[in-house]
Amino acid sequence: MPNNKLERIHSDSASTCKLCQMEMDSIHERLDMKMEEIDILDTPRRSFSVHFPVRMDSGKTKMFIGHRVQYNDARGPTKGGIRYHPELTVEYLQNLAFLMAIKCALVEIPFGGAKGGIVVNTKELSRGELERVTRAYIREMSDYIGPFKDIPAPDVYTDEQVMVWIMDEFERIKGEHVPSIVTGKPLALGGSKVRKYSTALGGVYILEAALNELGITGSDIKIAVQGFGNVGKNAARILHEKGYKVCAVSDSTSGILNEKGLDIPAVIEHKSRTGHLMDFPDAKEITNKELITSDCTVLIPAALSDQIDLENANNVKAQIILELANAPTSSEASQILLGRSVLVIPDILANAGGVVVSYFEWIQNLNQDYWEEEKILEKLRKKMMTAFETVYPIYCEEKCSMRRAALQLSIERILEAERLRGNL
Ligand SMILES: NC(=O)C1=CN([C@@H]2O[C@H](COP(=O)(O)OP(=O)(O)OC[C@H]3O[C@@H](n4cnc5c(N)ncnc54)[C@H](O)[C@@H]3O)[C@@H](O)[C@H]2O)C=CC1
Ligand SMILES: O=C(O)CCC(=O)C(=O)O
Repeated sequence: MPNNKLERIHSDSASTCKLCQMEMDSIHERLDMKMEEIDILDTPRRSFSVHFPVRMDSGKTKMFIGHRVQYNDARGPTKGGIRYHPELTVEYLQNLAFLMAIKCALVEIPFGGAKGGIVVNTKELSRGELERVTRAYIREMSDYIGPFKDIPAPDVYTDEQVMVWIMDEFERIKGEHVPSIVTGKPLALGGSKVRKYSTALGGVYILEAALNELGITGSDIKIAVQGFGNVGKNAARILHEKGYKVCAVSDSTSGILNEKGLDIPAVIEHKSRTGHLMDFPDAKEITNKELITSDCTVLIPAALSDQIDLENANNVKAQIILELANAPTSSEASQILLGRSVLVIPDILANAGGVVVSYFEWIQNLNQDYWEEEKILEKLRKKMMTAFETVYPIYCEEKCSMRRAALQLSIERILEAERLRGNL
């Protein structure tokens, strides 16, 4: 193992978020972190993969691979989404699980970080196959998850129905009702009001605070949203309802643009009727790449990682990037954007509204006491604004990226928990 701090950080054995490597390097120096502190943050506590057979509709059996990474649990049980994607790897999930630990610390909820999923293209599965794959994965995982161990939630290509299958399979195995095993459930089965749109709404609270700080006002604010799933669609809807001009949106196949602003309810209706954004009347078709560099005030990546990179960072026209996706901006692109004074509101702050309301759902399940929408909205706003108001002054005073300011704050909190436990 290399003995120099930076060498160690850049070596293959270091797993701490390669997604924000440059910020991490500067935090190690800024906090004058000891090697043992770097090591504890660099190391996922548990990372595992399971292989399991599933009977397909054809009658043939197919093997699937599922993963789960429980990155750090110093502050509480690990928490994080389940993603179904054909290119999922343990290494990548380690990065996302690290971000979950950081995110939970940032908004001060008593969880560590996890992330998991199955290597699968859901578009190639029937509904029955999707259910059998999910249930088989949970059978393999049931000893390692639990309301006080590790609590899954939705992520890319998983939804409320998948969460119900996770809960139901876990309850069958345990022989009792355990709604707090998973969050993001439908209301009828212990879900929380607001959770469906909480990631988007939390991001909108933060965006409005940032617009206010930067003195950007008026009806000319143009917004582009990449991704039209749970997060992107709700962000576009909420912003449209608030009177902002949402000029461009996209999904995995294509995008649409109207510089005067899209009629978002009509776009939502079109997408749910046709299954795509293409052929929406009164809009020009654009690619996902064109959306990133389109003429807008606020760019909202709400799909996958690494959409803003070395190639396009110099051509981004937005003044603010609100990262509702996890890790949509590469580390190198973040530096370019910082140099160009584009405000990047990092994922760990911008999209934390999802896990905040997941935390509220978990509390409601444990207490069997369900809250009204107003109470949840108020508590969500408070959590998001407290985080923004703590991060923003550090960002201004230290003239660093907002990501570095947020990471620094969370790392101090995680290390304090490790210290109190006697691990440091
Ligand atoms: N669901 C949640 O509560 C949270 C989600 N996130 C993050 O938000 C992002 C989106 O998640 P969800 O909306 O839940 O997923 P989703 O599965 O509901 O939607 C994903 C969307 O991305 C689009 N997409 C897929 N590949 C794409 C590509 N190559 N280019 C452009 N668009 C593409 C899909 O067409 C779909 O519209 C992910 O990065 C996720 O990790 C973060 C925090 C919480
Ligand atoms: O709601 C949760 O528990 C986790 C959501 C998630 O996976 C994320 O914030 O990236």
